[in-house]
Amino acid sequence: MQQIKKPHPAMPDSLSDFALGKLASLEAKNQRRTLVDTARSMAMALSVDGGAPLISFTDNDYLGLSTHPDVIDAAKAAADQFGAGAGASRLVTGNHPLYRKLEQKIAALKGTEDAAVFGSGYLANVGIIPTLVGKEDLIIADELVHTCIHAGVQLSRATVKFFRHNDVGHAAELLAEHRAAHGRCLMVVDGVYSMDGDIAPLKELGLLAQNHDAWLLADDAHALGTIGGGRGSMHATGAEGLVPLQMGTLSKAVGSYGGYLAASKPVIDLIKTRARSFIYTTGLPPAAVGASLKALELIENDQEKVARPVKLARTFAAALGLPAPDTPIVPLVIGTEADALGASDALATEGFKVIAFRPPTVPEGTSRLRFSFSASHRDADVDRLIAVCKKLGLGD
Ligand SMILES: Cc1ncc(COP(=O)(O)O)c(C=O)c1O
Repeated sequence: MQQIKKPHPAMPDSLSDFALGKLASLEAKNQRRTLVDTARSMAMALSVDGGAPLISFTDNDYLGLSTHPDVIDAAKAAADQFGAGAGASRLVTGNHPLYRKLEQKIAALKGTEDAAVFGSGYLANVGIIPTLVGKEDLIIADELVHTCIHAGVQLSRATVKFFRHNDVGHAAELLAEHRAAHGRCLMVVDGVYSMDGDIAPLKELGLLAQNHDAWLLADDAHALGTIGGGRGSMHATGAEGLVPLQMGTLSKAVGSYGGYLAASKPVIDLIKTRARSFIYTTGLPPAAVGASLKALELIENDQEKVARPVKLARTFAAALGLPAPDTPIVPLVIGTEADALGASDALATEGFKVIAFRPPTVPEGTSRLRFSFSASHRDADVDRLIAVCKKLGLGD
């Protein structure tokens, strides 16, 4: 019989000591994060750690499609037909036939020649950016772009200059100063900023980019399915033809999982040939692709549903004296981490889940509640949220 080896004798554990020290310093700043079990069900109700159901005003399921029966059925049918997993990278044997249909649907919705579907939005950005620019090139980016854009920028090794949030004049100054010294140039923004809920001025930025032979990439993670009749930020801002790179995710309004780039055919062909996070990773499970396909069909065909999240966000903001939002996201900046956590806890006591976002997700001193609205919220849910916020002294 084989002898079972004893575990190694205890060693000085500098690794765990490092982790403990780091966690303690984050804890002291109220910046430690913890995972809780969250069981989501229909109509934005969720249970945290098995507790009483809360109404969620915090997730990105803007249309409630993650629990839509037709979307769930489509996921089941895809799994039945093609299996639970893709089995390999798309360039090996993981490219099940639903991918092609999904890419065609995304390209049609976005008004582009073609599209590439990635494993996630994060993977899309870390793949697209280094494929298009390198060491000799320039990236001009909004200072508030999502963290996965920062990761893509770093991987590209291009020179990067950040402009003040949504400040087209500052972007122009940076281009005037730096563009000539570099080969290719990428301008990168979020179509909708997830922590502030505002929209990038894509028309102005697109024209500026064109004048400097720069390529504009808009991350539409929070824009697909929510603005521009569901087609995203380029259509919402009248910037058709000015955004050659429309990137986004299938995990928010689409209610499934995956990321995409919609662009011209040559660009998509290049991405599929060169983007490392497209090539060297397993394809999405067929269920996720099947669910996305069905969800996009629902988005195309139900404009009332698409318009509802912004409508509810506006009702809420007006009642609390907050600026009128153009997206389903309403930020309420509180200030310190502790105060934001306290406000989030107070809302939970009243039956609402609204996460407190803290640094480094948002800038220091701007910890906030981020309210996100979904087509699945009932009018009565929003009315009660308004009443509770007023009672707690939030807003106004
Ligand atoms: C603006 C933005 N871009 C990209 C992502 C990443 O997308 P995914 O969740 O599909 O990785 C997110 C959120 O997760 C996001 O908010």
